[in-house]
Amino acid sequence: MQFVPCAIALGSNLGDSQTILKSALETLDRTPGIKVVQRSHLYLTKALTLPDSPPQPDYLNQCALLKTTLTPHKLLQALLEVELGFGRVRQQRWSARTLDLDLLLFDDVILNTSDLQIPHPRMCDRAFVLVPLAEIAPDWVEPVTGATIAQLAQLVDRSGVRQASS
Ligand SMILES: Nc1ncnc2c1ncn2[C@@H]1O[C@H](COP(=O)(O)OP(=O)(O)OP(=O)(O)O)[C@@H](O)[C@H]1O
Ligand SMILES: Nc1nc2c(c(=O)[nH]1)N=C(CO)CN2
Repeated sequence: MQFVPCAIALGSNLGDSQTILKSALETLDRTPGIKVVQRSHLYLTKALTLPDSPPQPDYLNQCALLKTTLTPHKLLQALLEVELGFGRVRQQRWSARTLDLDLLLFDDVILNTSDLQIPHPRMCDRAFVLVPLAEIAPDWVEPVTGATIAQLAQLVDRSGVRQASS
């Protein structure tokens, strides 16, 4: 089976986030059918929360390019297993977490199933995704909008996103 390029976002705002993100990528790289090809710098970002929810610690965010022989659903399953392995507890939506792994792009696939949407439906609004992703995949065309990641990254407010010393 052929390797297909894909992009993921990593986020953490509980625990030793820097170690968690590094270890999560190492775990993914050891997973059969997944290879980590490139990783962005780490970014400290203001937490996006639901209205009226208590304040949360800043996130550490990163994006990575993978190549995989897995199907999109099998890859999602692998990402969810790695999240669980790093102590992710599912509470209310957008609550603080040790590790969040989102599947952003899978080649030029557009997929809308009940448990998996590709491209990730909220990626184009999120500076904490687009800024790190533009660093490693500026020319990748987001297939729903037809815009490149570099173009999309120009459209978002990046005031809450700053590169972390790594
Ligand atoms: N592209 C995708 N990447 C990751 N999960 C997805 C995707 N599309 C759909 N999902 C579904 O979303 C579910 C909930 O994901 P999760 O709890 O990580 O959401 P969240 O990180 O709190 O919020 P958001 O999706 O806005 O980032 C997953 O179990 C998965 O089935
Ligand atoms: N800054 C930041 N805020 C968030 C993030 C994230 O990764 N970074 N993830 C969320 C749910 O996926 C909700 N809010």
